[in-house]
Amino acid sequence: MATAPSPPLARLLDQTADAVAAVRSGRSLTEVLARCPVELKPGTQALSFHVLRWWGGAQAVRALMAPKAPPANVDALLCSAIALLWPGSEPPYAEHTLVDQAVGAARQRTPAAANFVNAVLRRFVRERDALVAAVQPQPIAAFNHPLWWIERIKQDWPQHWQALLGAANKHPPMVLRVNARRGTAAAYVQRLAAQGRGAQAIGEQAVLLDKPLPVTELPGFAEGEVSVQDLSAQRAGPLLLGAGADRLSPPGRPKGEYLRAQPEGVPVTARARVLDACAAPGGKTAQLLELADVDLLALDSDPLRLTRVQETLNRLQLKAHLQVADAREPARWWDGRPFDAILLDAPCTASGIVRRHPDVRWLRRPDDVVALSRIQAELLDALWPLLAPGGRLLYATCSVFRLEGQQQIDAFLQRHAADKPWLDPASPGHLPGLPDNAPRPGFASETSGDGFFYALIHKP
Ligand SMILES: C[S@@+](CC[C@H](N)C(=O)[O-])C[C@H]1O[C@@H](n2cnc3c(N)ncnc32)[C@H](O)[C@@H]1O
Repeated sequence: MATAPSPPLARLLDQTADAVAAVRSGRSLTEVLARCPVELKPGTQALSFHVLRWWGGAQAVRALMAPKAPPANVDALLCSAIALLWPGSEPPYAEHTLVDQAVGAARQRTPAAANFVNAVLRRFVRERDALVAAVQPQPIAAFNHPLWWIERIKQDWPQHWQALLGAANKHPPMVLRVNARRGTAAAYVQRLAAQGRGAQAIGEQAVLLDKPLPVTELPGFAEGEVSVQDLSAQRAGPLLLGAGADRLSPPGRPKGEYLRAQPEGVPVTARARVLDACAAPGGKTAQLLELADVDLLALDSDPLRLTRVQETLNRLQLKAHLQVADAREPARWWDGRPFDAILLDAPCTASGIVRRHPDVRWLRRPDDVVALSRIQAELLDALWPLLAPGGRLLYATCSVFRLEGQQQIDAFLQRHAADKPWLDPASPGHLPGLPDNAPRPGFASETSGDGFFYALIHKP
């Protein structure tokens, strides 16, 4: 079969510059890419991801070389090209090709700017090391995150802030979750090996691929045998259900640690009533249903996102009750029967998954952290009374900010002290996305799970 010719690089650069400019004006990259012409989408996505990871440095260098900023559409193109030429960033194209094509794209956009773009880019290539060194004292250039974000990470992680910011700029690994009803990670690794693909089993259900690949090429994906889900996200199901909590525990860890990883109390039994309060797009809903025959209600306030939960369940041949609702208003949706277990995978800044969504750091504003932490507290307060005595609530966020993690839970435990809620010692707490959080000692830090926070709270 003949393969389609690749689109010209100048067109991809043009799309990338527009995509990055849209992110800077407050639109998410996912939304922007959804409107990208289909033949340009994969290339634009790859280049935009790269550019957003090096955007802080690129802007600082452009400001150094050309203190008077060119018109916004030229600036977006110029800074995108600088980011793609950044040293040590594994440039996706040879530098002369990039410069020529960026100048071609500039000529199409604003003919008068082509000479300027040409001069700036050629000087950057010539004096690259000196120019890059000159902007390193600026934190935004050195760490490629907004200053407020750097300050917050520094305050929350005084020992590890640099490693955390560095890890956020790395490429994430692709991790699969094998459907526990249909197979094991070890067996799936063998199937991949038969196709010549390298992968490693992590525990019973997780598979770490040596190289990412499109889901359409994963054996059994369409048939529901496997899903894509990060290692940290895969901890939700075993933690909440309390059974098989060892499935994802790394082998080779000391026995005591292994046992402590088991949540306390009675495991959630078949037909238990479980609420997944913020369910879409359904990764954790599906995992819960793969692990146990529970009676699950999946809520989400976003009707469009909830349709994705149904699509996922259809593919995996699983069943749940789905309802569009604001989980903070149980009077509108709750039938009055208490839940045995509640998963609250709350809306958050997504500061733990920046390596998968490099636009997030540039989209968020400092006020968002406070606003989202308020919503998380409202959700916790609204859902706690719905939990049966002896029940358990798992609070999760894909954030590394303490305000959305440990501080949120400390405040919750104080507010509800009269009910004597207790934090399970098996609660992982913050999983900061560092080498410690890699699947096994000795694994490269790039294989670590996303930044997450989990607290498992019991109701006496
Ligand atoms: C972090 S995502 C959940 C991810 C999901 N648990 C998974 O594993 O695929 C948070 C979800 O909460 C939903 N949400 C936000 N505020 C909500 C609310 N007040 N009530 C219910 N859902 C809400 C969002 O629409 C979003 O889909």
